[in-house]
Amino acid sequence: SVFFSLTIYDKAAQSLLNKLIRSNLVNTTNQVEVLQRDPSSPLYSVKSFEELRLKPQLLQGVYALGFNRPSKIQETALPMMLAEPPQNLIAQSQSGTGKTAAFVLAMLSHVDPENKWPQCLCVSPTYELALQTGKVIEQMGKFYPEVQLVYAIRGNKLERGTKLQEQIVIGTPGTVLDWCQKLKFIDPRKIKVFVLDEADVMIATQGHQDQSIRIPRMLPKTCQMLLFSATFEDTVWNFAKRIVPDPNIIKLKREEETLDTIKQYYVICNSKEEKFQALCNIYGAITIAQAMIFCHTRKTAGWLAGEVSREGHQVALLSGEMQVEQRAAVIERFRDGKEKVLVTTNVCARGIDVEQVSVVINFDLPVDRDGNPDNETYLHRIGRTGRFGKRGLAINMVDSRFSMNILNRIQEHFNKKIEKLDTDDLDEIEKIAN
Ligand SMILES: Nc1ncnc2c1ncn2[C@@H]1O[C@H](COP(=O)(O)OP(=O)(O)OP(=O)(O)O)[C@@H](O)[C@H]1O
Repeated sequence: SVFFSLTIYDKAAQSLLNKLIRSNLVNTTNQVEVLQRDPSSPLYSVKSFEELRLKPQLLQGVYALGFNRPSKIQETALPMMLAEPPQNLIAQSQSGTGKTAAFVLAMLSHVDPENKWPQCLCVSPTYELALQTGKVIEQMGKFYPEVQLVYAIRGNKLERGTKLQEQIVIGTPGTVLDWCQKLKFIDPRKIKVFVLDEADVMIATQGHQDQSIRIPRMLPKTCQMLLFSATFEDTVWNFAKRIVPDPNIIKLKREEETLDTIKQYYVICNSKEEKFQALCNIYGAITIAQAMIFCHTRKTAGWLAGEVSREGHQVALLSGEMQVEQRAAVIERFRDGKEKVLVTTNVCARGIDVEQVSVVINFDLPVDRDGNPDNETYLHRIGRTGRFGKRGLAINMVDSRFSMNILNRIQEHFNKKIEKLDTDDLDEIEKIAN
């Protein structure tokens, strides 16, 4: 249905965007939670890639990528995945914590380059995400050219009767299923490692979910099953258990965001023009390194970006009709400081992290579809994790009784006072910067 395809598009696009704009590993101080299938077996964790006894060609690939040491999740996930006999794993951690790199290394370690047939199968929810993972395989396997990769994605048409020689197959569930079952390009009984990536995105469409469950049924009992997800609701968990028998489980909690280090203000205005004027007054009074401004609609965002630009500020606009790559390019430029103001809509920026922003302006307050305060979005927009606990400033524009009511409810929800700010009083604005 339209609803589901929108959901998957949204989630998959978000995930791809985060991958494209990420220049660093997301670090977290949270401990990994490990649930072992056999609690009596010792739990290994490694602090260096050498300890893993990787093939020299792979270690070279790892270092060429600039990885010095395993990430938090890799410390425990890699020894489990590389153990003999191989163990099954369900792993959950937020995007950017090193899951892809981990399972790519596991796949590359388990293939026998002498054998010219598919041995590892990896499924991703979309064409673009499959290509992205493929790139990581190619980079990490750069010094291991005997191992070859093929994409099982729509558009990649092979002749009937083809028997694939590549050791690794990466693709989307529908095509992978066809290649195993109908077209028989792959002999599923010879697969040693099966990876299901982005399980939470995958289950957003029923079709994908069904296909993803049918693939593992064709694989041998001895095949290593690995499943990854950025989030872990019950639906993901139930799906994961149907795919991965006797799993080890690794979870890495996301760091909690708080409003503790944020100064919050609101400004009363009567129209969008007045809100824009208030914004100009704030810019006139304090130095703002970089700001993100959130609007409710694309139309307002477009209008505001035009006005801000006329004031002589370099402004970036992130809008819903843009292609994912275009959006990534905008965020990348902003992240690199090429623009100082980013105007965006709520929907567009959901789930995207730009850490260095010190000022957030809610040109419109976040509300959900029913017109209730969207507290979660509010927190995510302006909140900070303990570790990035730099002080921040949030300014909310109120332009009606309705939005005043939303503001009051947000205030009550977090039990944190939002102070009133008079933007006609320069001295008062200057004070908030200190
Ligand atoms: N051990 C490491 N040391 C340094 N950088 C790493 C390490 N592992 C991964 N990275 C880099 O960190 C970024 C995130 O890693 P990766 O894509 O594997 O995370 P992920 O959890 O799979 O996130 P996503 O779900 O968004 O893909 C990538 O740019 C990757 O190259």
